[in-house]
Amino acid sequence: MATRIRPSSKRCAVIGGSGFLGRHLVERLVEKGYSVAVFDISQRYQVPGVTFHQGDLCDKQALLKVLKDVSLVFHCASPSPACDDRQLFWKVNVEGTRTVIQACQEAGVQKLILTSSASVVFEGTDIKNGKEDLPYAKRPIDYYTETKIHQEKVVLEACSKEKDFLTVAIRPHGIFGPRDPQLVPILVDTARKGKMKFIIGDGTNLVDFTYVENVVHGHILAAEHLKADSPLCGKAYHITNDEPIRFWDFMSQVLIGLGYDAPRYHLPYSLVYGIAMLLWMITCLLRPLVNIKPTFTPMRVALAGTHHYYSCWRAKQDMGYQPVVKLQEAIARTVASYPHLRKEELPFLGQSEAFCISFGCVFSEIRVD
Ligand SMILES: NC(=O)C1=CN([C@@H]2O[C@H](COP(=O)(O)OP(=O)(O)OC[C@H]3O[C@@H](n4cnc5c(N)ncnc54)[C@H](OP(=O)(O)O)[C@@H]3O)[C@@H](O)[C@H]2O)C=CC1
Ligand SMILES: CC(C)=CCC[C@@H](C)[C@H]1CC[C@H]2C3=C(CC[C@]12C)[C@@]1(C)CCC(=O)C[C@@H]1CC3
Repeated sequence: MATRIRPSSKRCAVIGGSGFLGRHLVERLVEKGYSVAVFDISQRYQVPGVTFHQGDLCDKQALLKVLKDVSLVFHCASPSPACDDRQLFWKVNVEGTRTVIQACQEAGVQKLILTSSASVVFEGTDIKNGKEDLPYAKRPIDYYTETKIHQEKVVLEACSKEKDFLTVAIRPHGIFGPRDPQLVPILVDTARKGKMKFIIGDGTNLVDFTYVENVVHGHILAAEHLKADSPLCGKAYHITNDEPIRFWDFMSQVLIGLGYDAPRYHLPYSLVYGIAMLLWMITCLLRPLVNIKPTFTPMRVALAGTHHYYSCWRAKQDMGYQPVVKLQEAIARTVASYPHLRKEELPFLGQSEAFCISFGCVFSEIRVD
């Protein structure tokens, strides 16, 4: 019988390696001496020493070609939460993840590290210092979260020492950093539309925002500590910055850093949540006719108006995790990385000219077209 030669433990594949987190992970793996193959539906960059394979993770044959001489796989691909397409989330996050597991097992991959999400336990109500043993959300707040729950279960259940196939799930929360296509761009877009004037609720709700390099560090530690005799097998781990911050302080620091005003006026949480629910139902009803993407979804309002921060004690204990970049440094680096999103300054004007321009802007806002 021919014995399969085990590929080097430093040969890995990153599914979703063209995305925001995936690309940071690839760059760090290369720095650490790993040889990396990227598998993604899109190719957005090139890095010397990294091979790119464009394909859909629902296609097992395409995956098998890439995974055949790899011992370690990171799976951080997902459709964007903003697409709100239930069928696509099921196809990619649940069915596609089953295909990834089958392909890994057939190809003889030994370790699979899934990027899950701390939101798998979030139901839209406060979570303070949540541990990994909180139950999965019974009523997940959106389709994306619903499928992230199923995805995590499928991956953790596949962990088998007998089959020499070990799995672990990393649950990050509120990832931010350079090149993030979501958090800062959505924030700036909302500010530019003049909609960032309001604080939802009393503004004291604490939230985890996690710098992307810390999330990458958590993934690599998990890969390096995942062994048949380690406690990591088949378990989920929160990876955060371990510095919960008021949601609205974080938003304000990023906005002010980029030259925009911080929100000032308070709106009751239940009122905004109710309006977001109503808008969401209307968009669902109208979907066959027109595809509207509201800024204020119930999930976003819940994220903006409740406490949701998590303990990463388990990751500290089992894999020696500690954040490598502190929150204030992370915010400063992130702000500096978006020069193109800075508010454009008015050229130097006399007081009366500046007043006329400001007045004109206010007036144009109340114009009826
Ligand atoms: N960003 C955050 O705050 C958080 C993210 N996560 C999780 O982290 C992971 C990475 O997120 P992030 O980097 O922000 O997301 P991105 O959208 O930036 O990256 C995901 C990548 O996966 C690709 N992809 C989508 N569908 C497929 C498919 N069928 N086959 C192959 N590749 C595919 C995407 O391509 P394309 O862009 O063309 O669709 C994209 O390149 C996700 O699993 C997400 O659920 C968890 C918690 C928080
Ligand atoms: C902590 C965590 C899980 C963050 C996830 C990132 C996004 C969900 C947020 C990034 C920008 C946020 C944002 C809002 C909601 C949550 C985000 C999309 C609002 C739409 C909330 C309501 C407002 O007043 C405007 C906000 C713009 C920015």
